[in-house]
Amino acid sequence: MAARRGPGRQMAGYWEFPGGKIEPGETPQVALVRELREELLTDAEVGEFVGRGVFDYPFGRVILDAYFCKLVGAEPRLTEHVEFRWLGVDELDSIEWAPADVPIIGQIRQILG
Ligand SMILES: Nc1nc2c([nH]c(=O)n2[C@H]2C[C@H](O)[C@@H](COP(=O)(O)OP(=O)(O)OP(=O)(O)O)O2)c(=O)[nH]1
Repeated sequence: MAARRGPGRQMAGYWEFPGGKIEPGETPQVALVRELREELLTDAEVGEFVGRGVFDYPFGRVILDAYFCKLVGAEPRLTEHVEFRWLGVDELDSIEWAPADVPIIGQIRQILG
């Protein structure tokens, strides 16, 4: 699932994986479930680690850890993003991913392709 960042924020218009920053005391998995509740209004089961992307943006370094997830419960509804798409492996290049995501797209292609 790819989600497009809305206007007027860092990385506006780029596509990314739903998620967000880990808060103090959280594991990555707990943070991800919380962020998906906030951003998609649905619950998720976090699975295997996919990979890490690191990118130095003008505003700082992003270290992006990606996990496979299964969305459970309600259909996703966007609260922050402007659009989402489910993409097959052969469609991963059809959108403009945030730079930190590019290595992770390669990992997904290797694992699922
Ligand atoms: N969630 C997510 N963030 C990504 C991806 N790729 C990428 O470069 N980022 C960047 C965008 C943000 O600068 C940062 C994640 O921050 P965030 O989603 O918790 O918060 P945000 O910047 O939207 O908003 P704020 O809380 O900083 O105001 O990482 C991605 O695939 N998913």
